[in-house]
Amino acid sequence: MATNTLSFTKMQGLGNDFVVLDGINQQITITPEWLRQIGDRRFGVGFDQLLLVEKPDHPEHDFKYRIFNCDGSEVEQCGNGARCFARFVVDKGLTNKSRLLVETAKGVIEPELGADGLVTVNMGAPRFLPEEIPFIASTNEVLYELALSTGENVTISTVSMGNPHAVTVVTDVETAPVESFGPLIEKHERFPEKVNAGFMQVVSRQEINLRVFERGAGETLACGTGACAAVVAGIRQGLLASPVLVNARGGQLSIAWNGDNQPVMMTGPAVTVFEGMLPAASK
Ligand SMILES: N[C@H](CCC[C@H](N)C(=O)O)C(=O)O
Repeated sequence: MATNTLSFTKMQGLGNDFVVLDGINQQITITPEWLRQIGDRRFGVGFDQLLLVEKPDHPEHDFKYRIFNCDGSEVEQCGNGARCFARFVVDKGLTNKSRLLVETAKGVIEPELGADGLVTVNMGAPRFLPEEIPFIASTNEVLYELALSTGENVTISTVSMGNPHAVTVVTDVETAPVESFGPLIEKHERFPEKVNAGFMQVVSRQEINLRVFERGAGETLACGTGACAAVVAGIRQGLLASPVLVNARGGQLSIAWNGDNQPVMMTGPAVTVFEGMLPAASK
């Protein structure tokens, strides 16, 4: 194999799709331009995020997990990707464990492969302080009013799952202003690192419909950390009770959270679609 090509695996979790690369047995150079080229739906392979497997920094952990959006940005966390990451390292024989300790840019997550083919991930505890999101606010609230450049206001809850989320409650996700308000919230000046914008419809105390306009990727068919953030926001507002079934456009996730500093547990599928080769970034 020419050294200027890389083997990759295409995977998806509820239609949120990924290019997964073994960065332990391959020497991989990542640049924003290369990410955008490979991530392009027409000129490249196409992905919402690229997931990179690396050796951990600390020997008590199993892997390091790096995540890149298709716009070329590196980010702290990806929930659907975490399930696919776990499936990948097991299927590739990079581990003989089924429960893993995986380092991310913001803490250690614990995916576990179930006998039923689903993957459950301890996503860690949510964070709410404005400086932890980060979100510019003078006080720490459950709800904030966000003034959009169009003159409209949206009421949001802010949650960090390692990556930032702004969740707004809507009456019907199908008619929610995802395309119009999504980009305005994503790039709002009160979010210095931008934000993932979630639109949540409460079906019952234990079921929601959810659409997410993702930071650096636009609307995806599902967002794992977005589902975690929406359920946490709904429980904090007294609208939901754990566990919650989350209906994304691409399928269903189960999210559990017992409040306070407890971890958020996410369960859902992880599917391998195909294997391939792609051009390595020029040094
Ligand atoms: N767009 C997100 C990263 C991917 C999250 C999503 N795909 C998930 O499953 O959590 C961000 O910039 O924070």
